[in-house]
Amino acid sequence: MSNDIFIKHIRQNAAISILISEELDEALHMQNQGDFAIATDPLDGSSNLDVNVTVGSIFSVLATDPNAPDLLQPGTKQLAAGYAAYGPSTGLLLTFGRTTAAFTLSNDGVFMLDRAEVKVPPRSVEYAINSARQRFWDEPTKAYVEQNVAGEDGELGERYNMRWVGSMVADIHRILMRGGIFLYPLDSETSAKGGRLRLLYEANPMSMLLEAAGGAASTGHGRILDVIPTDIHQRVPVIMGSSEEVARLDALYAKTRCTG
Ligand SMILES: O=P(O)(O)OC[C@H]1O[C@](O)(COP(=O)(O)O)[C@@H](O)[C@@H]1O
Ligand SMILES: [Mg+2]
Repeated sequence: MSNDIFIKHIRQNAAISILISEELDEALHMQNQGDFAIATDPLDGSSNLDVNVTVGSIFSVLATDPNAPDLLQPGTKQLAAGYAAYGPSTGLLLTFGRTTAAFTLSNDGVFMLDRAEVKVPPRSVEYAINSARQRFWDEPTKAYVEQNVAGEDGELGERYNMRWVGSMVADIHRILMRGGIFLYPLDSETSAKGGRLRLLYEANPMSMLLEAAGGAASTGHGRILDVIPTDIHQRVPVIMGSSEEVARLDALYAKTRCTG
């Protein structure tokens, strides 16, 4: 249904000629000859719907030639990105690249600006990962989580907390509001597919929002936004959030590469 709503509204927008959706195998070419393409996960976190947990719609805006569409563009080429989070209130987070702004839907159906420039704190003691997957993790992920779990007794000398909603929009929203790190790294079970989360309509828009808010987003081997897609539904490893936390895990990946 959320996919149908996207299609209905995009059909009415003459500026958009192509829709890529998690719910459609192929890119949908509209009648319109507009210069823009939208990539969307129309309802992220859908397994949480039955239990009344925050879900959302993620979107990315790309420039395209309607007659010779190039949809396999790196995230650095996104013109805009954002998500709507359907929680206790409906939030809209939006970036055109320089800053990330936060809006809340009012009772009158208007998105009101809450924060013109969202800032993600560079440091945080909150991390988000599905820890039931621990047996599949690679060495850098294991080492990073071990450091966190050791807390004040370990080398970080500080207590960490774990939070995992299981709805990317909700987890990233928390990180945009108060910092933290969100992890869906490549593990032994997801590596054949390239990861769990999708590049064009999950990782790229969230990376653009976070970077514009002062955060960082990495695959462990480079910036997510630099990944050149080979498929519209491509998956990618995801490490994103507070810049110093992302840098600490990136350093563990670099160390693993050096020691082979
Ligand atoms: O099932 P897991 O391992 O907890 O994964 C949860 C992740 O998968 C997702 O639900 C994937 O998105 P979809 O709901 O669009 O399939 C993310 O929202 C979430 O972060
Ligand atoms: Mg999703």
